Amino acid sequence: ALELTLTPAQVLLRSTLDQLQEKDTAKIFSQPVDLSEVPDYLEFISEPMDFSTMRGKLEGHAYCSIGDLERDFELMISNCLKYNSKDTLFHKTALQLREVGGAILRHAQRQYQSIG
Ligand SMILES: CC(=O)c1c[nH]c2ccccc12
Repeated sequence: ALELTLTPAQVLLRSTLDQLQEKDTAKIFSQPVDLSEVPDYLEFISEPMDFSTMRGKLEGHAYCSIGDLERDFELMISNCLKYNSKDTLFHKTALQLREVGGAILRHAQRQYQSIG
């Protein structure tokens, strides 16, 4: 049967993802990097990651903790820092999102522990 109930943990995971994505105001992380636009991307990046992929994993119950979500968030950021050189807006945006996202994830972790 279709599962309509969300556990408090799933609600918190989804809310954390929403908060992280909200900070990506330029929406550079919304979708996977378009490999037809960037044909050499996979020469540098072995595991692409983006918010739409993370949302699919979350809805598919692939994340069982804030740490699981944090690992894919960090992967997405580090891919961007690796592919885009320091003097690009993408690189600078990724550094900022890593800072802001870190605070969101620390707060979510505390909440996650409190819901048991
Ligand atoms: C997040 C990221 O690295 C990118 C997001 N959109 C892009 C377009 C060309 C190259 C890289 C990107």
